[in-house]
Amino acid sequence: MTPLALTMGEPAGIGFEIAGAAWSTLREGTTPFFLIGDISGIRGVPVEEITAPEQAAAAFAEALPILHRPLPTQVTPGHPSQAHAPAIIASIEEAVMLAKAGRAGAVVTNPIQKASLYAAGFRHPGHTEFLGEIAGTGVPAVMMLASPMLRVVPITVHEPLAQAIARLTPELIITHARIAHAALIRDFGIARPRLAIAGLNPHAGEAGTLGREEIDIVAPAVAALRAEGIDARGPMPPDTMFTAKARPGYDAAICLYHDQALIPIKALDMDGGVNVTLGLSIVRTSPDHGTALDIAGTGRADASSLIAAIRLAAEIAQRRNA
Ligand SMILES: NC(=O)C1=CN([C@@H]2O[C@H](COP(=O)(O)OP(=O)(O)OC[C@H]3O[C@@H](n4cnc5c(N)ncnc54)[C@H](O)[C@@H]3O)[C@@H](O)[C@H]2O)C=CC1
Ligand SMILES: NCC(=O)COP(=O)(O)O
Repeated sequence: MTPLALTMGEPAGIGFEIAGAAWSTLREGTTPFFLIGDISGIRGVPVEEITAPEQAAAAFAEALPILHRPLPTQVTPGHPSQAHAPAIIASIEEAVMLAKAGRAGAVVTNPIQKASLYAAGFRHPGHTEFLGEIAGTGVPAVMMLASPMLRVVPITVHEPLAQAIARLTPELIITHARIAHAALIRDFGIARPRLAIAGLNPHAGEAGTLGREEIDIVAPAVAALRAEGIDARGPMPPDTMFTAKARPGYDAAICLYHDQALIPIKALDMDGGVNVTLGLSIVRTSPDHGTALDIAGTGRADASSLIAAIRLAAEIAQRRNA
């Protein structure tokens, strides 16, 4: 299959380590990938410098193929440098450009240190919004975290919680639910997706006595989605919708804010969780974790989530091609 492009991410984080470990695990499989980044960052596994993605498949069984994009200064594990910001961003842009041209089957991103990129002038909250700008399809780029145990879609993401709650509207929920619904059909092969829409307040508002967002915002969104034929249910009480008994009742939980979505999936399956961006013209996945600066360079990084991200990217790309 067309090789996948893996971005460098924050070079002072665990990205290089987990890229090498992922190659060791996946080298005998059918999903070749290549890294876009500084070749000197990879230690402990064989590397092969390639000059074009088309060379990756042949190299992959013996070495991690790398499109070498040198960094301007040395990397100190655990200590991001603003001097690296342009190369980190360029690695994402190049991966997207290759995917759009059909030369990469999908983009898998290594984690970025967001505060470090903001300080260097990056004006997007994260990959999701940046990719929405450079690979969008006219709908918002929507974050989904997916694992075999749970799929969650936060409809507000990287913003202060008070602001996120103030921004909630039926339209925001409807837009995200529609995009999630379409992606569950197209990318996950679920013929008739079932969506569970979370409430905001304790006990989903207890009939309005503990907050009115369920009555004024969530219930009208659920009704509108049902009227257009989408199997949506809710508002679901957030404290019970993620239990083992409740989860088999839906294919994705539409959550109202970042932590409502990410706490359950990371608690249930940090290793198997994958961040997928919905609503793009390309396939993009990422591990569910961040840069883990506290353990960078120690050899303690676990590559499971990156491996799951690579596998899921390949699966979605194959499903789209089919
Ligand atoms: N897709 C992306 O680019 C993402 C980027 N981030 C960014 O990462 C930075 C750090 O975020 P944190 O909240 O500290 O989360 P984090 O996921 O980087 O780390 C949280 C804890 O989990 C551990 N951990 C994370 N991944 C691990 C792995 N693969 N193996 C072993 N231990 C692991 C870390 O050592 C740390 O103790 C922030 O700048 C954040 O914005 C966070 C999530 C996703
Ligand atoms: N907390 C999830 C996260 O930070 C992922 O963000 P993105 O960079 O994939 O948009």
